[in-house]
Amino acid sequence: MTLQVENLSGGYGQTTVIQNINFTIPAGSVTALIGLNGSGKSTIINHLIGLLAPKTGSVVLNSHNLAQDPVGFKKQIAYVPEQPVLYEELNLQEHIQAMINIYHLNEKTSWEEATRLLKIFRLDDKLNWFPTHFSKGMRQKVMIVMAFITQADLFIIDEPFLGLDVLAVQDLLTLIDEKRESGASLLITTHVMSTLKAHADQYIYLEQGQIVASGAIDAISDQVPVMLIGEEQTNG
Ligand SMILES: Nc1ncnc2c1ncn2[C@@H]1O[C@H](COP(=O)(O)OP(=O)(O)OP(=O)(O)O)[C@@H](O)[C@H]1O
Repeated sequence: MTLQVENLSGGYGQTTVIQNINFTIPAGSVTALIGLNGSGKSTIINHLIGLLAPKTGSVVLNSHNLAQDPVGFKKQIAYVPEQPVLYEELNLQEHIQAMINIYHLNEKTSWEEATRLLKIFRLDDKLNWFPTHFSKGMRQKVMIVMAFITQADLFIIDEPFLGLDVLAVQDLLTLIDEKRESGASLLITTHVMSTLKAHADQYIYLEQGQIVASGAIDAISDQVPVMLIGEEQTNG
């Protein structure tokens, strides 16, 4: 259940954006990927989900190599993008059902879990709502619920805290803890370290597409700009 990223370099077309990226996310742990705008967080994620092909290096999860076995690799991951992607013609219930169908999840237990998560995010009475009626935060919560009902081994979550209110940030942190305790690996990007304090096992700090520091918060905080260490981030 370990994600291993070795010597990963890549980018867009001829342009190399990330270079010599090495890290491991053991099972049952949370890694926070931090860095300023344009430092390469999303580019790393785009390589991990197979949207971009690496120029060098490898990405391996549970012995499934992304380049050699993309289908086997992708079956094990759930991804929550920074910008929610919902189908405007499907209501909330149909979104959950689509997820169950696509991932071949157990119907009964998945709906029980979806109901529990929707209650936590106060969306359980909105099953017949369409995305057009959702606020930005609600859209994000729906994406999180859809990802978290899967039994993925690796959860990749891009900037999950932006747009969530204070209560929802706390709820999401609780759910992140649950996944971590169940043995999943989680990779979460954020601009501010403090939100994940007490929830992340390691931090990876990027500058211009390269890892400048990595490790526990105390070990790297003197190598990271103060504004990234920051205060609790809430953008309700
Ligand atoms: N589609 C693209 N084509 C070419 N270059 C890109 C593309 N997307 C991003 N880049 C470049 O790659 C670099 C890293 O961008 P990336 O989006 O990975 O940063 P980020 O750390 O996720 O930033 P942010 O915090 O703003 O989301 C930037 O220089 C950016 O201009």
